[in-house]
Amino acid sequence: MSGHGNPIPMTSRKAGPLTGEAHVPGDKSISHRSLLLGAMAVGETRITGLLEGEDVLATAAAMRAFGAEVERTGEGAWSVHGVGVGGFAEPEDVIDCGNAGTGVRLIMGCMATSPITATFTGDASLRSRPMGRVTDPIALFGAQSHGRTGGRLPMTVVGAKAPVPVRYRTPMASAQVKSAVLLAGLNAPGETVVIEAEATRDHTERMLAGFGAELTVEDSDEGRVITLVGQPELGPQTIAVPRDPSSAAFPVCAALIVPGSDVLVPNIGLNPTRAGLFTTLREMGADLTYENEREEGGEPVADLRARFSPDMRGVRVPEERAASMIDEYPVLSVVAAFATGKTEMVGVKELRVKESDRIDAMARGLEAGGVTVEEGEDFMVVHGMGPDGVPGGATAAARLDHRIAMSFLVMGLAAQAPMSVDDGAPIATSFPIFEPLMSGLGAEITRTGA
Ligand SMILES: O=C(O)C1=C[C@@H](OP(=O)(O)O)[C@@H](O)[C@H](O)C1
Ligand SMILES: C=C(OP(=O)(O)O)C(=O)O
Repeated sequence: MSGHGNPIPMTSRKAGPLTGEAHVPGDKSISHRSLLLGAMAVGETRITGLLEGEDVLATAAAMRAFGAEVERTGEGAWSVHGVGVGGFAEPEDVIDCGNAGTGVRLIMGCMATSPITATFTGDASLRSRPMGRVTDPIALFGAQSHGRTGGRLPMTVVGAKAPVPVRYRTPMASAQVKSAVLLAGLNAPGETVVIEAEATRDHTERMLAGFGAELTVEDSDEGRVITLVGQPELGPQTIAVPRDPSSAAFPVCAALIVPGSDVLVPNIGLNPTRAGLFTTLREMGADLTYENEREEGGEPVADLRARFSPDMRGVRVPEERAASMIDEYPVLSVVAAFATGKTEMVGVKELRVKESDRIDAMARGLEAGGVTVEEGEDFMVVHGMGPDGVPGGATAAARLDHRIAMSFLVMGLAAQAPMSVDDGAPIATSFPIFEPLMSGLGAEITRTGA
């Protein structure tokens, strides 16, 4: 798992145009949830297109530890025999979620209302991230938790013996927190209500309804009000995981900044709670089109076509769009460097508690590559240098963060001098085929050093 092995230094450099088709892997958020809900259903859930990245594999292993039968039946094809809501067994050993915030936080929610105890840990990145945002609401159900100072992993969660339902307003825009509360609510008798001021990705709501839970969503003055009736029997499902828009972002953004490029990224899920990056790129003047728009499994899907876009202009990204592109700000900040004028990213303090402090990681790496960046607790401004004005020629620290590593490798494909990252190993958490996929388009990305 990343962070446990040797670092993999990597370098990218300018070569010819990027062309061809980029088949990105399955959606990470939906992959985690497919395994979790499959494990809490009664009977066999079959999943195709599962992302076989380290984050999701850690969740699969965790579901086995809680008593579900989880089996790989082919490439991206998985079968889960669930134990039913409230049927989790107590794991015999520590649950290692690797690098995955989504994994650990959602699993804590799933077990919080069962009378079992589990201890969680992860890699150095995950051990530095705040868990109080989940342990606070699960305490309202009756769960207890004991972690390190600051609510850090390793942490032991003692599930509630007699859970009570909860009404909870999420204090930050976070689909992980919302989902943890809803998943805990599954095994509490009565109605659990979650209120979020701003809409965040809604895969948990869609999937809970798909598995047969009684769930309603209403827009009110307070925001989105989600009401779940506890203790349902979840019926097993057949799930085709759509391809990940957050992974598609990398070949798309690379094509926009590398001269002469024309890349098709087929079958991308364009759920509006995830598609903010593509809206922003189009506002900047990117030649990015949606082809063959359709619906699949209740989600909007399209083929994305991205072509070299030498006339992109900086924009101010509206704060209310942040949740729908939260994982895409690192690669947007790279594209912004190749645009003309300033790109302002505001209302983005959540970026400071991801796999790394992503504002700091991007600002330092961009500056090392010759780009001017302004930053504050809650914002980042990138001063664009035009399509051929970015110097590059630096090594950026990836900080155990896959999105930081991939963003700087995209930057090196169009900068005047190559860009390196000290460690590309974390890329395998979400996008294990990143290198062959990008090479297949014509990108020059190499492993460097010993
Ligand atoms: O629910 C999810 O699947 C995710 C929610 C987001 O995190 P937050 O809930 O912390 O914003 C996102 O950054 C993460 O990659 C996946
Ligand atoms: C923030 C991310 O993931 P997680 O929180 O699951 O570690 C991400 O994939 O960008």
